[in-house]
Amino acid sequence: MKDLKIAIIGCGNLGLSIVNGLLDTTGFKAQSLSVTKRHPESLFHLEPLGVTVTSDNISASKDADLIVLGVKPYNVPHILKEISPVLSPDKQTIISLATGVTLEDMYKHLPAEMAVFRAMPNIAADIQESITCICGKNGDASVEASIKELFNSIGISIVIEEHLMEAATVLGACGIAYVLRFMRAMTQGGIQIGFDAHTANTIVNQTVKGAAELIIKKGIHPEAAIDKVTTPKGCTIVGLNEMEHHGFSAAMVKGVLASYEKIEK
Ligand SMILES: NC(=O)C1=CN([C@@H]2O[C@H](COP(=O)(O)OP(=O)(O)OC[C@H]3O[C@@H](n4cnc5c(N)ncnc54)[C@H](O)[C@@H]3O)[C@@H](O)[C@H]2O)C=CC1
Ligand SMILES: O=C(O)[C@@H]1CCC=N1
Repeated sequence: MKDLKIAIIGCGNLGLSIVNGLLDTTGFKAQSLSVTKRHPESLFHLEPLGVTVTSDNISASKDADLIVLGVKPYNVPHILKEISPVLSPDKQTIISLATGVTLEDMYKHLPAEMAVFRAMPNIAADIQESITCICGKNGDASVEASIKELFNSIGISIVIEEHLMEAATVLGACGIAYVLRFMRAMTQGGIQIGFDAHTANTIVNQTVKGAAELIIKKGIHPEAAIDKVTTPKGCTIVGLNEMEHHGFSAAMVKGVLASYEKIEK
């Protein structure tokens, strides 16, 4: 991956998170990265670091080994039509980040033999803590290895079947927003019971980080860890049960389903 040229076509919120994560990767050469945006001024801070910043999708795509599409889903067909005349299908790989745009959709604008992938990271790519779900077609082992290496450098990645990509979008990419909303709500509760906002935030942030790392590092189920906190007749179980009476778990499941149904429409 370190010898490959990467172009990010449409470098917005997610694209820039990926760029930040890549630039912090040991051995990653900023000179191997090109990013595009219709109005690229907000990316000019990347130029002194060695990244090529342009609004020219064709020039960025022509020389890249991996072409990452970071545009909104409805812009994907237009971008593929724009860049397809300069693509070398035997040498280059397309990786789309777009929600709900299938491999079949993309092949309508691309040669059938071209390696085309979908990847679903999240904005924690910024600090190399993304989970990225990947699926693709026509990539040989070395192409697949390069793509895994790319996304592993900004977190962890798993290869999944394409029919699960929308579910991956909801759980991994939307999921970060669900967790952040939960954190905000917990902070609001903390303020109501006496903390100033900054202190409440500090406590909530570290508590959430600790909870996540505990179950990741120990490999345990969340409920097993919850059992260790809920003293019989104690205050934790009272709080948890009150949350459930107000539909906490049901709200989360319904939210996940609503996001999923929105993509599937
Ligand atoms: N934001 C997120 O957390 C996630 C987003 N996605 C997917 O990633 C894609 C990008 O999402 P965001 O970064 O949130 O959107 P965004 O709107 O922030 O970024 C898209 C960028 O593409 C640029 N663009 C539009 N047309 C262009 C063109 N013709 N040439 C060059 N650049 C062009 C826009 O100026 C914009 O900067 C979407 O398809 C979305 O479904 C997937 C997972 C997570
Ligand atoms: O909200 C969205 O549609 C995009 C896809 C996943 C995260 N953001």
